[in-house]
Amino acid sequence: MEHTNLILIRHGQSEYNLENRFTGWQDIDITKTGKQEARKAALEIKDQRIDIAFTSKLIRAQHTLQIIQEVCGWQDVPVVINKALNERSYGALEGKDKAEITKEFGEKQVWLWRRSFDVAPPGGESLKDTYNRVIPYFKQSILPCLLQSQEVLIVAHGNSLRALLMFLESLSPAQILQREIETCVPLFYDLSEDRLQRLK
Ligand SMILES: O=C(O)[C@@H](CO)OP(=O)(O)O
Repeated sequence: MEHTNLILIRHGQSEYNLENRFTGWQDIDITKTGKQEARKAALEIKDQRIDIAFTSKLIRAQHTLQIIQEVCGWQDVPVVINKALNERSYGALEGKDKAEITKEFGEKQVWLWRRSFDVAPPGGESLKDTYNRVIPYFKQSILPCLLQSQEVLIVAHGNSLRALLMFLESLSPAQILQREIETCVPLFYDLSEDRLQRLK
C-alpha cells in the first residue's frame, strides 16, 4: 500500500444551527437546507471509492451520511456508529441561544468555550476532553482500516472533527483556535503509509 484516502464531512445544517443555539449532545435533526447540503457534498465525493463509513450516535450525522449513501449509490458500504465521534458536550449551554449567552457572559468567554482547546463550558467538554475520546477511537477503530488500504468516510461534527484534524495535521492549541469546519464541505486527506504509521 502506498497511500489511501480519508474524507471528513461535518453534518448538514441542523435545526439548532439554523436557530443559532448550542447543540452538543442534543439529538437534533438536519433542516431542509441541511439535506440539500448533504446532496451537494455527495456529488463532490461521488467519484471516490469508499470502503467503510464511520459516524456518531447523533441523528444529524447519521441522516447526512444516509443521504450521501443514497446519492452516491453506497447503500452497501458498511457503516460503523460510535458515540466517540459525537459532538462535544456543551453541558449547561445546550439548547441556549448563542447570542443571548454572549450578551450574558461576554464575547471573550463564549469564544473560549467555543474554540479554545482546554476551557470547558459548565458541565460540558473542552475540545481537549473531546480529543481524548475521538483520538483513541480513531487509533483503535479507524486507523487499522486505513492501514489495510481501505478508503474511509467519516461524517461527524464541528468539534469532534476539529479534534481529529488537530491530530491529523499536528496543530497546536493556538492553531486550532482559528479552524472552523463548515457544514457538508468535504475535507480530503491523502495519507501515505509512512504518515499513517506515524499516526499509530
Ligand atoms: O452547537 C454546537 O454543538 C456546535 C456546532 O454546531 O457549535 P459551535 O460551532 O459553537 O462549537
